Amino acid sequence: MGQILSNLLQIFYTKKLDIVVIGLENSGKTTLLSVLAHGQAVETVPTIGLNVKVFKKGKVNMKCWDIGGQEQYRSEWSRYTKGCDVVLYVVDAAAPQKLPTAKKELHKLLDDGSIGATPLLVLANKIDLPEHVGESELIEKLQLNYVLETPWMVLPISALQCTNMDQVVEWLTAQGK
Ligand SMILES: Nc1nc2c(ncn2[C@@H]2O[C@H](COP(=O)(O)OP(=O)(O)OP(=O)(O)O)[C@@H](O)[C@H]2O)c(=O)[nH]1
Ligand SMILES: [Mg+2]
Repeated sequence: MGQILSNLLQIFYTKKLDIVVIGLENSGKTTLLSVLAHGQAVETVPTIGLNVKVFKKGKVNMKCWDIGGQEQYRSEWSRYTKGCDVVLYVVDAAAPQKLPTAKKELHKLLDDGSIGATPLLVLANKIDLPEHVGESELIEKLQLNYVLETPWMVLPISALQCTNMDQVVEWLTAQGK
């Protein structure tokens, strides 16, 4: 009886979160999810199409769609952002030459309503590399200050070095419902 009650309580108190992870190729999406799910980075290959990863943090079951960032997959991003609970937009903060494209692709989704009021966490990845852009420069380069409908936040991270992963998890678990 105790076990049944405990199982019921578990079901009752477990929340779930559908997470879509997008961003240009090589920005570190698959690495990030490997760290979140398994606690360590693994060697990756460019994602073909998409991968789904499921893991639990605290009381929240997280289902993550890790979508390829190469050009041929970007038109698929909006199909997934439309139905999810949160969007993670991963940017290679150590590749400033890619920021105009990262901005263009993000604003396409913001402008056509594919993200809408869904919470958006912009992850400035690869801050372990010496030449990375800072948070305020990234906000300016991605023109986030003009984004009003979508609640957004920027978090500098290094997926490879597991830097600020606890803050990513904290933000995600706070969004669980
Ligand atoms: N220095 C550094 N390298 C990183 C970091 N995160 C990922 N990388 C490296 O960046 C490369 C690309 O990482 P992936 O996770 O495969 O990138 P992705 O965004 O999934 O790429 P696509 O699947 O092609 O869209 C790999 O060599 C990773 O080891 C980081 O925080 N710092
Ligand atoms: Mg990938």
